[in-house]
Amino acid sequence: MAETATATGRGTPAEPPGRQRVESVLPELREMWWETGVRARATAGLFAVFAELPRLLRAALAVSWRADRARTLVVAATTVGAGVMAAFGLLATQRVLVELFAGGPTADKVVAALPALTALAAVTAVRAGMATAMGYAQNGLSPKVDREVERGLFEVTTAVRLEAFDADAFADDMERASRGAESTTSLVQSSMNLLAGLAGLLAVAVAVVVIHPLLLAALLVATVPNAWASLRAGHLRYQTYAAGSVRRRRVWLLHRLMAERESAPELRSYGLRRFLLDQYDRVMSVETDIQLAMARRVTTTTTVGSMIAGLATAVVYLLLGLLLVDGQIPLAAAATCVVAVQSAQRSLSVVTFQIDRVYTEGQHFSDYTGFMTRAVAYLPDETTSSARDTPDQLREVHVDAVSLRYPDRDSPAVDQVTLTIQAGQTVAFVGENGSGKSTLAAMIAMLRAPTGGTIRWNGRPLSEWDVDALRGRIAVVTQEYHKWPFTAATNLAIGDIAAEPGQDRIEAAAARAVAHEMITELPHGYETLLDRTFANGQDLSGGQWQRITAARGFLRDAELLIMDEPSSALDPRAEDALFQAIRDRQGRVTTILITHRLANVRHADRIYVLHHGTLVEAGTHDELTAARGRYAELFALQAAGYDTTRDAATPPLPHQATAS
Ligand SMILES: Nc1ncnc2c1ncn2[C@@H]1O[C@H](COP(=O)(O)OP(=O)(O)OP(=O)(O)O)[C@@H](O)[C@H]1O
Repeated sequence: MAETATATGRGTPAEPPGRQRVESVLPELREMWWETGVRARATAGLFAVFAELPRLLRAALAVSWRADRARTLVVAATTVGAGVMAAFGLLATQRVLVELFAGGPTADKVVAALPALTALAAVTAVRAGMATAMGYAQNGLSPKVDREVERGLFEVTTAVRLEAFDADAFADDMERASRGAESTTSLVQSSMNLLAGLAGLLAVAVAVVVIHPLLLAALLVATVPNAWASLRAGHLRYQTYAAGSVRRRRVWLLHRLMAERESAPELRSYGLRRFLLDQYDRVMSVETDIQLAMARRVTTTTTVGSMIAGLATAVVYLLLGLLLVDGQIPLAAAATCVVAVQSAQRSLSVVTFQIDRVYTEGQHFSDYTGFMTRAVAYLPDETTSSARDTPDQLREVHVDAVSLRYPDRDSPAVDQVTLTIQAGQTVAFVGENGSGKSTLAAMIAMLRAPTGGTIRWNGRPLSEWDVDALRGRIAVVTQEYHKWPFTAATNLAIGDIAAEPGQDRIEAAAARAVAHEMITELPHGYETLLDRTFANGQDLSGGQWQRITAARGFLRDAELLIMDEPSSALDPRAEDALFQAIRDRQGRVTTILITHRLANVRHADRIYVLHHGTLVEAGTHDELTAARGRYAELFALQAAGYDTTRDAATPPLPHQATAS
């Protein structure tokens, strides 16, 4: 195990000297969730594996049963049937041999053996038919199991509250669960193959005991050491794989750095090629030594395993010889035992291989089931929708002493903020980076739940309204918009997906966000796919994407539109047009605007200034400028950037002057 410990990179003193050098440049990466099963099998002893098998088999059968009862029954019936047929086959073989080894003319012996031969042929045919039925049922089962498990996962991942994604452990958990969902089909198939292998072994054992109880000893000698050797070799193979884990993760990282689009420009402009190739050589030289050491161990074990298997077979033949000479068993029984041993060894190799697979895939499946259990804590209150009142048209949003503290953060992102927004107003949240503007807007948009205080829609807490209906009245353009891999038209249409907006509405919304012309200039206009992973897919510039996102927000024509930094990447003309479109809404519908371009908030009905999560100023542009506080300072700073007469020695700005 020394190699394994070293390979996982935990920095044991026995590490090769090159390793520390490698780590000093390429830090240790997190353990990858897709290797959970392999790592578990590399560390688990045989006892631990066997102890867990019954639970995993039960879980696999339960999933299979939920996915498709009929097919599960077919697989179960054919598994048992194939086992029974295997036992009958051996008994028929023995009958044939008894007849053939009897005294008398050969023709008579063949005639006497005919019924048993016919039975053997029938049994073989039925067995083959059962194997076909089993394969058919299993193949049909896999997509159903996949769907059952994956659908369940997506139901949860799309429903959990947004704060779930803030918990580092949750994101990790979810990645593991995805791998677990993929593993479920393999787990189910391996479990069924394992049960079929065990049924085959049991059948041989039963047949052998029926023929002669003493032959069971021969069978055990032939199989038990073999099974041990194969499981041990399997264990070592997993250890070898786990030993390569650090290398694989580092090579994966280096692959991303050297062969992907995002890093390509900087790699070239900073001349990082030699540096990264050198990293690759270092990783490979250190890890290859570890791999070679493991390969030596595996070869030794498999050689010892083969020797044990050969020795066991020799012991079986010796035992059979002794029993024959001693007159304990007839010749036909001894010959059948040879056939039985071969059959048992075939089943055994299936069983040992499948045990490892069930165990490793089962670990991933446990990640999936664990996630599904833990995720329940993040699901919204079930009484959300239909049981609650449908909200009426917005008259007022009241934020009452609202706070939010992110997990693992000492201070709240929003701290006791109170404000009121009247319908038709355009209000602006301004403040420095990290002052809590987006967090406050996310709470009003019901993307996050406050950890203190209450937000009211028309006088009643948000929690008392039907959440889906309320969300339908709000449109949010977030700062961290997503580039949906759809056409330009669909990228806009998802702003009001329930209404399936027509082309006219889509184009009108695009025009308001200065996106229409830009879209029509794309190779396929509104039908252009905005993702380069598609054939003929296109990528857009940051500003072009921002126009699309703003258009998406306009499309819904919601009573409350929240625009979080909608213009950070826009050129001056587009920015001016966008804010003109926002001003056109003023008095008619309500807008919350978050922007650092303070010239654009001058027309807002009310400006709220946040600082370290608290509301420090509120008023119109003129009121706040006259107050010469934080807003006035920020505004003056920005305005000074456009003042060509100002040089470095400009006198202090209003807020600094007040403070001094
Ligand atoms: N998901 C999160 N998990 C933990 N902390 C967060 C998270 N999102 C934001 N924060 C923290 O909360 C505080 C407020 O962030 P927020 O994004 O609301 O600020 P902002 O005023 O919108 O900033 P900016 O102007 O940079 O967009 C910051 O200190 C930020 O680091």
